[in-house]
Amino acid sequence: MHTPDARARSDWSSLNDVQTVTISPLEKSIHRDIRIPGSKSFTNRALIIAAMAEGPSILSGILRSDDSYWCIDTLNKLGIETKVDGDTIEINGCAGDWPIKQANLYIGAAGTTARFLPGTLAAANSGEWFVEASERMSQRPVELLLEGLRTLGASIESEGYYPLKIKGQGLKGGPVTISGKQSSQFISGLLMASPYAENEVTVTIPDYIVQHAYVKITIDLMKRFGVKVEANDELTTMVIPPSVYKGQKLDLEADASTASYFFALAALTNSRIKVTNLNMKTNQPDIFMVDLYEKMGCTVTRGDSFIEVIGTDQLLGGFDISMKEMSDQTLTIAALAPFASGPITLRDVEHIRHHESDRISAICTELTKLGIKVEEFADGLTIYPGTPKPAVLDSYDDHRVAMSLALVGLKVPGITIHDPGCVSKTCPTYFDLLKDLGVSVQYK
Ligand SMILES: O=C(O)C1=C[C@@H](OP(=O)(O)O)[C@@H](O)[C@H](O)C1
Ligand SMILES: C=C(OP(=O)(O)O)C(=O)O
Repeated sequence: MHTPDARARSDWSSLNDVQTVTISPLEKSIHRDIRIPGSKSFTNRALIIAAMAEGPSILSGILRSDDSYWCIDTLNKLGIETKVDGDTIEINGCAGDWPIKQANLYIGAAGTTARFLPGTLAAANSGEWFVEASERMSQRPVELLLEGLRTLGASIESEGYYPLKIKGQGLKGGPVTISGKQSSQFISGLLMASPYAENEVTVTIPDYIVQHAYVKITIDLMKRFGVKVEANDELTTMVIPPSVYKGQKLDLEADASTASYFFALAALTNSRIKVTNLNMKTNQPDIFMVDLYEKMGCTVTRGDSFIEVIGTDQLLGGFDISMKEMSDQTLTIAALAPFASGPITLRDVEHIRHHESDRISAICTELTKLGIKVEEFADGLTIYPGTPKPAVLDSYDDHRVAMSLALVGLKVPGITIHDPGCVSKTCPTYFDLLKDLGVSVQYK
């Protein structure tokens, strides 16, 4: 079993001392309304932009998880004053001039902070920071982002991966071309720093952006903090003139990726789950998982202030789908797929081999342990219908592996998952939320 990276678990994590969790099949279907915790993507973007802004910001509805804990901790170590009260944070922005000019920083396992922070440090006129990340984040790609930032004038030393040594010597700006095929977060990271460059920045994408909706979220949030961004609809050219973020009062959205597991629960167990703090107006791409649940036979109601999914006796399979635009949910569908009426092929997600685990390999290994037939490709997998057998499964220190495999336990007895605490990266309360719905959750 994978050894968890204990350093990356924060004061906001849960279940650190728990070895395994066993989920038992539901005895009867669930009919419930639930509220989902705040969005990781909105939280870490808003935290960093608010810290760079001129004046105070108040953010409510933040996610309290390892990813946001280490982001706030890093901002504090840079001299940013924050006050957290429940899921609200007050942040005193530094207008791009980080008060503490020399520090060793640790950002944990968050791809968001890892890709959004370097440009904001490099854009400062002085300072020198050494930035470390979790073991896994130190294996995940960042080089294309660093090259892009260097083109804009950044001074960043690294051996292609974290740790990084970043010198604040300002950004010149100008044109920069960057591929979007590896991670949309590189583009978001370039954009977030760009208003603080001396000259206008023009970002050009020569290919395509995986999960381009996250770049849209970045642009929208930058605009809400008062800076200008001009972009074409395809997001292949983005122009950012010099400008300064202004502190804001914002209420952040709930996390559509987390919501998807609860809709999946409804789908799989013929239950009804109504999420009362999300609607289809969000730009979070994982919201479109409800379209997929509908395609699999569920009934979906898209309200003005809620989304409801009602499951079915028999999930429909027999399709092939690109998960490029909502690739975090590849594992969720893979966990439901054995229960579907035909094989399901998930493709176009080679980049998820570089997420918190090699997710394609991880899910193929664990489904095989369950006795499910799978075929693995470079960019995806096919899952065949079958009856999962009891098994002790590895979570690879990957929150989405644990959250997805837990769904199998709702239907099959004897599903035990190692290191449930890994859900703390984005949803420390995941198993509590399941328990509150009446699911039997047992820890050892
Ligand atoms: O910008 C963001 O908030 C995110 C972008 C995506 O990353 P990639 O584009 O690297 O796949 C997504 O997987 C991640 O969970 C959140
Ligand atoms: C890929 C993910 O996270 P990140 O890249 O933000 O670490 C995720 O949450 O599935």
